[in-house]
Amino acid sequence: MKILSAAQTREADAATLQYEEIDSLELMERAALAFASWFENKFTPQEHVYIFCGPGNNGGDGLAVARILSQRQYHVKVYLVGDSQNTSQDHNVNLQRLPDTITRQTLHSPTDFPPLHPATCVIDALFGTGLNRPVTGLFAALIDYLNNSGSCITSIDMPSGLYTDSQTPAESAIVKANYTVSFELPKLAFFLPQHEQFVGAWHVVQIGLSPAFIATAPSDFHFATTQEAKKLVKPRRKFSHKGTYGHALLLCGSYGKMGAAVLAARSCLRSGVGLLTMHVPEAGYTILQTAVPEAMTHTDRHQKYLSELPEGLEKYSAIGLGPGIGTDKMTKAALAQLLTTSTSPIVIDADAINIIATSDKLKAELPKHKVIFTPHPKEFERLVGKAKNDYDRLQDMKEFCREYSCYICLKGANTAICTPEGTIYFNTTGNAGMATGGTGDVLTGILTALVAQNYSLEQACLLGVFAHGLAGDLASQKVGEIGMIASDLIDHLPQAFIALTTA
Ligand SMILES: NC(=O)C1=CN([C@@H]2O[C@H](COP(=O)(O)OP(=O)(O)OC[C@H]3O[C@@H](n4cnc5c(N)ncnc54)[C@H](OP(=O)(O)O)[C@@H]3O)[C@@H](O)[C@H]2O)[C@@H](O)CC1
Ligand SMILES: Nc1ncnc2c1ncn2[C@@H]1O[C@H](COP(=O)(O)OP(=O)(O)O)[C@@H](O)[C@H]1O
Ligand SMILES: [K+]
Repeated sequence: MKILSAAQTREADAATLQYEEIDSLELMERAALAFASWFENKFTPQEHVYIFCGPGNNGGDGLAVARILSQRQYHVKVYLVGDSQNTSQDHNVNLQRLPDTITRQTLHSPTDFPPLHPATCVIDALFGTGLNRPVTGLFAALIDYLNNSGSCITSIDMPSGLYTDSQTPAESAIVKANYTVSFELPKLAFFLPQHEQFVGAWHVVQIGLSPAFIATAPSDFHFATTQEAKKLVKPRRKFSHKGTYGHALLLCGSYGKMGAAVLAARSCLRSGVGLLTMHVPEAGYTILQTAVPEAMTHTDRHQKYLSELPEGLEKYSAIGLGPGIGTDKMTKAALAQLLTTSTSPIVIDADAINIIATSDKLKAELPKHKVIFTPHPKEFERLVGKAKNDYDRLQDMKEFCREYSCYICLKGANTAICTPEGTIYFNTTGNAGMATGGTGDVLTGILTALVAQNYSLEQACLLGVFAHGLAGDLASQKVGEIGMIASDLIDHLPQAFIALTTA
């Protein structure tokens, strides 16, 4: 699904009003009802709810929510902030609609701020997507006050003070929400690690914005949905055989890191590949043959490192390399040879990324439209460079992918997949239990398997990263996040693919 900018969200709003022939108040009511339903599922009417409303339509939402929650037996108090001359029309109407039974107070200075307790439920309706400058002055003082109150904060649409789709200036105060409940589509800001402390756990509630507008709106940013991932899966054919599903080659491991090779091999096999050959240093022979009997094992002449390529590279439909290989000179030479001789698509991970990062010559030799890089943030920094903030990092990623006609899966809580055209897809599966050694090696195996089966590189990235995270989510239901290890992901890959192939 697309991610829209703040400006496009306003346009979507206008298109919806026109298409449905409704007025903006009705859309605000829908938004408030959708928010209130989410809120009711989360918080009981025993809670005291303090709603802080800004001057615009975000504040208008807050006022409508106050009315609805009060009807549903919550104890609601409303706090209006700022100049009452500059309020939006829909804000004004919802203020008039507020029943007299609801206490309301205008905050003129910090001395007016109400006492807050950890048990108070704060709803932040100060600013949403209409924020157009840094938050300072009384609003900033209030935001600091809310942030330090220890109360549970739920933001309507956006944490107030956070820009929707561009870097927030350092001087802006920003609400640190526990929950952000946004309308129709998640906002770009939600996917960036630098905003973790502001956005909290985000949820999207539907308000029926025009699907036709969303479908035609241009956007470089997308997020993954289960429905889209399911559409990517190619069903197995009845009369198929192992040759139908490709032959993958994985070059992995070094002395002391043969586990990486085992993890990549096992995940590759669990992702539907027809045949798998492992090329590992000689010391890995017994390990691989014992731990992964389904894979063919080919050994390097070197005992501890990879120093050469296996013969007959052209017979492999995909090659994956990097997990556990180290950065020895001989390994670097073999990698250089691979880049110039291979005609197959290549998934490049871990130390293979580190090797390429140090050499402009190797970068120049990257075959066009044939490479997927899977860096974690540190490897990304080595390969592409250090960015000032997460927005710049996305921009740098687009430029790198365009320059080298490659794909990057920048791994993290919402792995960002970038295509050579500069389109970015954020993954939405996975959990913090996956922050443990070896889970990246599992991803390399999955992607190599999918590319070997003739998925396009883009499809492989989207489906592979989604399935990897889904396996993590299924594993967390069994073993929790704290006790999770990379092998648990492999064990849950079959279930993840079952989930993606059933309606
Ligand atoms: N399509 C949807 O998703 C729907 C969206 N809806 C809701 O509408 C929200 C957007 O509402 P919005 O456009 O009125 O903007 P909003 O966020 O209230 O802020 C603008 C106000 O704040 C002011 N202001 C700005 N920056 C400021 C600052 N730093 N410091 C001080 N003041 C500042 C600005 O003042 P001005 O610039 O005029 O001086 C103006 O008064 C959206 O987030 C969602 O909650 C639903 O109701 C229906 C469907
Ligand atoms: N907090 C998190 N939420 C979701 N996924 C995560 C989180 N932390 C890490 N991951 C995933 O786990 C994997 C870690 O990969 P990586 O850092 O390369 O591990 P390793 O090198 O040990 O194999 C990536 O796919 C990443 O997206
Ligand atoms: K808000």
